[in-house]
Amino acid sequence: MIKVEHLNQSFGKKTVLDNVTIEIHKNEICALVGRNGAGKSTFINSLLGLLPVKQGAISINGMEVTKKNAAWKRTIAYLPEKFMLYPMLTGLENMTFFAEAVEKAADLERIERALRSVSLWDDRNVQVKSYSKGMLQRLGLAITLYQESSILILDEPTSGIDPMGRKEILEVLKSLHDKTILLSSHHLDEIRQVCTHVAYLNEGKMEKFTVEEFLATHHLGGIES
Ligand SMILES: Nc1ncnc2c1ncn2[C@@H]1O[C@H](COP(=O)(O)OP(=O)(O)OP(=O)(O)O)[C@@H](O)[C@H]1O
Repeated sequence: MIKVEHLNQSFGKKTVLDNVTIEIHKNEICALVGRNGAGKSTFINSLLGLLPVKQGAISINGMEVTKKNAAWKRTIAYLPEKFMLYPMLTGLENMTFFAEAVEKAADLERIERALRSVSLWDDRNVQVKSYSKGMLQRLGLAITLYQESSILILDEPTSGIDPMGRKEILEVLKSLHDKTILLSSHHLDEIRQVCTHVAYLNEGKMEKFTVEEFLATHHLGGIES
């Protein structure tokens, strides 16, 4: 579970997050929505411990996000909007490389599980330079899933991907169980298809809705239908 209480973040005189309080629970897929510049990255960076929390508190699975205590880091995985893969390496080699960056030895069973979950097992021995954008994104997702963290933070996971590729990613997200997922999105159709909730950020304030509640209101800033 993600729990944020009275979080304030500002840059100079500009308040970006103003007394934000929200909880995101297990088995929820919560879309993080707001106009460009609303503070979505600031919120995500706060959750990941990349921006120090000076006012307010964040806890991840009951563990406070602080620099001193790093145990919470093992329970949260993050897929940035843009990430680097090695084009000359195969999908499997890329996965192994990233697995070995976090652990001494890559766990081949977990690699297989992650690649199968994104339907890339059959393409594991293909060089990544021949992957489509959708396949690249699914490989990024597999690298994120490898850690088997209970909390996933996904930054615009379908950005720049064609409708078919997007559908495949959404299918992967729908197939995940017992996770707490926060994904930033500008697409109303994908929010409708996979999300249970919406965290709407507007002028520093954050409100949480069920998707149905959100669709019934006029809070459509930062959204494409
Ligand atoms: N390091 C920083 N220094 C100063 N201002 C910043 C910094 N990071 C973000 N900001 C400002 O904070 C506000 C929120 O930025 P943020 O990147 O969190 O928004 P966002 O919702 O993620 O935007 P986008 O949808 O364009 O990615 C913006 O006005 C931005 O210019």
